[in-house]
Amino acid sequence: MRIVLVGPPGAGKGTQAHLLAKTLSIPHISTGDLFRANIGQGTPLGLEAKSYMDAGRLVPDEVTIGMAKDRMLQPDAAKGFLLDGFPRNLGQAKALDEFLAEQGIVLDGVLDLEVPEDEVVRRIAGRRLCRNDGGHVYHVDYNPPKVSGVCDECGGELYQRSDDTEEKVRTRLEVYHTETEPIIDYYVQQGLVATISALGKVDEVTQRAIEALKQDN
Ligand SMILES: Nc1ncnc2c1ncn2[C@@H]1O[C@H](COP(=O)(O)OP(=O)(O)O)[C@@H](O)[C@H]1O
Repeated sequence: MRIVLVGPPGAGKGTQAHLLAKTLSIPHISTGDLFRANIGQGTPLGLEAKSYMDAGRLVPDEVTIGMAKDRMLQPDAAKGFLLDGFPRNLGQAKALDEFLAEQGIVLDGVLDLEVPEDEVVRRIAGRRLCRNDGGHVYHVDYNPPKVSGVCDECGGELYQRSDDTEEKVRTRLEVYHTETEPIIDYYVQQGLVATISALGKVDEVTQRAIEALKQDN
């Protein structure tokens, strides 16, 4: 299966993508995680991405599209993948379509996670992430937010993403509305979109997502 996950920052894309990818046995490809890994390793790509990410802006397409394609060409993605955070504007969506056509493959569905804006700001400004799970970010602690302290799930160290402040969340939301939302219409025209509510417990949302993907196919 080849799926794209869209939704505003704070919709829970990363959490849901991780769970869905496990259920569907396909790799979870997150451009945000790939950028953060590059920043962590101090690569030139990471250095270039960092200033955009810290400002809550999109990393330029030239950098992002190449990185996403390289990842989709890895052997573990040959039978499918779940894209989280890519594509994020129309240029990327068109580049993805060209790439898929070149490879002779198609998207099976686009899952759109809906969440009200005030909930997004509340979730993100209060989110603390866990460093465990191989450097990936899976355990989120919203309430009460602790900057220090440990993850309730595994005891791992908690931290706050540098772009998770209220001011930067507002910029990211603006970027989402102007640049990313148009790709939903683009995919609606291809008959690919299933919209679900991202409110409620994590596993309730995952169940909704699985049902929506079943009906899509
Ligand atoms: N496809 C992309 N195109 C451009 N920039 C991206 C892309 N994916 C991630 N980024 C950069 O990484 C940041 C964090 O993205 P992500 O981890 O998906 O978090 P969120 O969905 O919570 O904003 C974005 O604000 C942006 O700067």
